[in-house]
Amino acid sequence: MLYPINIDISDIKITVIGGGEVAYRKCKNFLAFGKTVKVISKDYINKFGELKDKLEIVNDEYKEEYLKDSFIVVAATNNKEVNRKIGIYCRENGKLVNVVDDIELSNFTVPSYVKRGDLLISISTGGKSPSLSSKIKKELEEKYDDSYEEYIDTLGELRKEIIKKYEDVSLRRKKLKALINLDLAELRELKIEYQK
Ligand SMILES: C[C@@]1(CC(=O)O)c2cc3[nH]c(cc4nc(cc5[nH]c(cc(n2)[C@H]1CCC(=O)O)[C@@](C)(CC(=O)O)[C@@H]5CCC(=O)O)C(CC(=O)O)=C4CCC(=O)O)c(CCC(=O)O)c3CC(=O)O
Ligand SMILES: NC(=O)C1=CN([C@@H]2O[C@H](COP(=O)(O)OP(=O)(O)OC[C@H]3O[C@@H](n4cnc5c(N)ncnc54)[C@H](O)[C@@H]3O)[C@@H](O)[C@H]2O)C=CC1
Repeated sequence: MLYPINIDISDIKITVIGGGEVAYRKCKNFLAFGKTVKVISKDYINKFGELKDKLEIVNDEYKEEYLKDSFIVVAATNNKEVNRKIGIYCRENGKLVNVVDDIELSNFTVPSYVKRGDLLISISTGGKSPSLSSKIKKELEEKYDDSYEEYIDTLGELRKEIIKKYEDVSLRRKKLKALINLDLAELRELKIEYQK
C-alpha cells in the first residue's frame, strides 16, 4: 500500500540511473518541479540533448558511490539486475527509491498528476495500470483547466484575509467554507472588498 505525501525537494539531492525513455520522463518531471538531478548512464537517447544544460550528466555505468549523497533515487536502466542492486542498496541505506520495473522493491512510485499552480492532483493505481492513471489525468485536465491557477491563488489570499479579520473560529470556518461556492469572478470582487 502506498501513502500519499507531498515533498519539498528543493534541498534534496536526486539521482536518476539510466539514459532511456523512462529515465528521460522522470528527469523531465523533476525539472517541471524546478529541480535539477544527476543522471548516470553510458548511453543517452537523443532527447537528453534538450536537457543537457539543465542536468548534471555523468557518462558512466552505475556505481554505488554515485548515490552516497542522494536521498531520492530512480533506478531506470533496462537491466533488471542493476535496478535490483540499486533498489536493495537504497532500502538498506534509508533512501527513497523508485525502481521502474519493480514496484515491490520501490518504496515510492511516481504518480500521474495535474498541476494548476498550487493545485496538485495526483493519481495512482498502485502499479496496476499506469495507462489508467494517464487516462484519468486527461479527464481531470479538462475539468480543472488553467483558470484554476488564479482561482487557487485567490482562495489562498482570501483565506489569509478571513483568518486575519475573524477571530471567532466557527464564523471563520463558515466564511472559509463558503468561499469554494464562489466562482473566480466573485472571488475577485470579494478580494477587492477585503482590500478596502
Ligand atoms: C509502478 C510505476 C513505478 C514508477 O515508475 O513510478 C510504474 C511501472 C511501470 N510502468 C510501465 C509501463 C508504462 N508506464 C506508462 C506511463 C507512466 N507510468 C507512470 C508511473 C508508474 N509506472 C508507477 C505506477 C503508477 C500507477 O500506480 O498508476 C506514470 C504515471 C508517471 C511517470 O512515470 O512519470 C506515467 C504516466 C504519465 C502520465 O501520462 O501522466 C505507460 C504509458 C505511457 O507511456 O504512456 C506504460 C505502458 C503501458 C502500460 O503498461 O500500462 C511498466 C511496464 C514496463 C514493461 O512493459 O515491462 C512498469 C513496470 C511494472 O509494471 O512492473
Ligand atoms: N515505470 C515506468 O513508467 C516504465 C518502466 N519501464 C521499464 O523501464 C525499463 C527502462 O525502460 P527504457 O527507458 O524504455 O529503456 P531503454 O532501453 O530506452 O534505456 C535503458 C537505459 O539504461 C541504461 N543502462 C543500462 N545499464 C546501465 C548501467 N549499468 N548503468 C547505467 N545505465 C545503464 C542504458 O544505457 C539506457 O540508456 C524497462 O526495462 C521497463 O522494464 C518501461 C516503461 C514504463
